[in-house]
Amino acid sequence: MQESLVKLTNVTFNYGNSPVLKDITLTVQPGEFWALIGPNGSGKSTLIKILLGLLKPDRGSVELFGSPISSVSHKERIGYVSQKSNSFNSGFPATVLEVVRSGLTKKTGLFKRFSKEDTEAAMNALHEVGMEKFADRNIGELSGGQQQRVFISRALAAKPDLLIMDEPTVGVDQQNSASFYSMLEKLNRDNGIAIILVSHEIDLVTDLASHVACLNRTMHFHGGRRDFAKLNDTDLSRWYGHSVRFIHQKEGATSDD
Ligand SMILES: Nc1ncnc2c1ncn2[C@@H]1O[C@H](COP(=O)(O)OP(=O)(O)OP(=O)(O)O)[C@@H](O)[C@H]1O
Repeated sequence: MQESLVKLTNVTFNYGNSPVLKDITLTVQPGEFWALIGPNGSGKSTLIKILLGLLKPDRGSVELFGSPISSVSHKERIGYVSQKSNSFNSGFPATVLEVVRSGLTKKTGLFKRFSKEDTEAAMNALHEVGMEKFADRNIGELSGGQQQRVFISRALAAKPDLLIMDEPTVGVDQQNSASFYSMLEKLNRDNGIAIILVSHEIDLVTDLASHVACLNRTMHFHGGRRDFAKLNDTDLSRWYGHSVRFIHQKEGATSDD
């Protein structure tokens, strides 16, 4: 049987006495593209931190690559890009290539010199996101959207099986965020990399993803995009706690609140 990349079973988490996540169950298989959506404060980032091993659930189990998270040593199999990556000022003293190569330190160790192969892997990763011509530019001279592509390629350089992104397009304009998402779709389709993407751009991401998880402290829906598209706005608005307007572009259906 195929090894699941992620398997959460009845995960419950509280910050002190404040309950945040209750009975979350979710399985991510190789090659799947999950959109993780939910209103502000619904627990999306907390769930990602649990997946990355930064927080430990109070109850339930977390498995990565078929093993309990505590025993997983191949952390390079997960690439992570946070929403705050794109915040370098223009004087930051590192080139794009150096930033991407630094993504290989999980494999090479912090103080090992980079080899020719490392540079090649970094250039290939830049090529994947259409940024190779910026390799020698200073990272701080790039726009927010371009910097975010560089951070994706930094995560890709180590050839992860799973890419986790927490609102990667915050601060990126609408046009650039649409082309950013197309790039993710291509990476998923052509390279087979599984993706978990947290985003508030619900219409865009639920149309791109193969699967959708709708979180608001509990998991209200998780399943394939087509089943998600069949949900009505009343259900979704109830889960969100306020009215929501969903436009399913690929299905060609629109709905208003
Ligand atoms: N370190 C913390 N200590 C205590 N409470 C926290 C902490 N981090 C988050 N919370 C609370 O946990 C809840 C879930 O927060 P979380 O950041 O996971 O939500 P989110 O869905 O990612 O929100 P957003 O969409 O606004 O980024 C919120 O009520 C938040 O205030």
